[in-house]
Amino acid sequence: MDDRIISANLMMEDQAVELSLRPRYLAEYIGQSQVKENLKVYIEAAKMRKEALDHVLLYGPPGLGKTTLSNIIANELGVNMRTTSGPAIERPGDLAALLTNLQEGDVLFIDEIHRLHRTVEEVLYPAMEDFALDIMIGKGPSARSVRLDLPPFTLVGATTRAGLLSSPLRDRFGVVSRLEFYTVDELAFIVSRAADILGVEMIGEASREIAMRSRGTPRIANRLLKRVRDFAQVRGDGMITYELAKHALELIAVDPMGLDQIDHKMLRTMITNFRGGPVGLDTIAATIGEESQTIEDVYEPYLMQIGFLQRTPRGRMVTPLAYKHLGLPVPGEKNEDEQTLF
Ligand SMILES: Nc1ncnc2c1ncn2[C@@H]1O[C@H](COP(=O)(O)OP(=O)(O)OP(=O)(O)O)[C@@H](O)[C@H]1O
Repeated sequence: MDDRIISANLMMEDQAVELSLRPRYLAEYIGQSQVKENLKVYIEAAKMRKEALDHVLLYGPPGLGKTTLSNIIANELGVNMRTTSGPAIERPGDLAALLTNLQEGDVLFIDEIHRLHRTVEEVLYPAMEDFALDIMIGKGPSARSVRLDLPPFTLVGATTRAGLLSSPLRDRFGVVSRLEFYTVDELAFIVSRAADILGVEMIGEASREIAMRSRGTPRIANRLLKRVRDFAQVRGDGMITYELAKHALELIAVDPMGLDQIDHKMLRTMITNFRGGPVGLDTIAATIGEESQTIEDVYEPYLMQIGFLQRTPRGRMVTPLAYKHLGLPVPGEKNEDEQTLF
């Protein structure tokens, strides 16, 4: 089970708090300015024309706010949102049931849309394009297809793997937006806002200290805040100061760049066993005992974003920046002492 404190995946303990921390309107949604600006225009235009908003595909690493944004889209449009996920829709009939229950203009949110079954996906094509369902009645030579009209709706699809979407499905989304990792400033803002909502007093640079270690991901920022709050209540007077935050985060073993022991293990294994790479993803996964897909979807994007890992056609490579962060000598680079000798 994925129980790392820095995991961007949703955990049971996050759920109740996430609901209260979730921004409800675009104005409260921090960061992702380009995506936000565009959506604002499209939503406004759809409302002016009294039409359903075009289908939206949101992609990017987990925990960046895809579900939140989908909720916001529904709120801004003033419609209801139904939520499901790719693997949860097992048969075409399941999707048909969902679609026929929608009201005009509603948002249907499908998380992990890249995991839709092929047969289900085929039902989705006419639904997205013509707001229609083609239902087969009977079997064999007497089988015939009946077309059922659906109310116009907006499909919001979310995925961590846009590349795995079939092109007929991808082409049916009018709006395709990529969510980016958040900056430290944006995360510090998110942490302060969350602290306000949770009624926790936080002073000085504490929010920044948490933000720095949150891997560009609001879900992790909120989780770290909750853990630091525990320390503040048990070891202090409830107030989160910079010193308390720093101390708590050190005890939680998340380093100043947001790396935990498994990131360290992965980078160090690549350095000691494979001279820093290139090394194949499956080999890394087997050596550290994680699934290749988890490494590829969840952990690697951040390590690449901060320039610690590079993807090459022959495999992954550890960069000089990562060597320096781990306090190891960079291969082929003279260290400071050597340089002063000559
Ligand atoms: N832009 C934002 N501003 C403020 N808080 C945010 C923002 N984005 C996300 N959050 C917070 O982070 C939490 C996680 O976001 P969300 O569940 O939408 O992520 P996600 O990208 O859908 O992840 P997943 O794909 O794993 O479901 C939310 O509960 C919310 O509190």
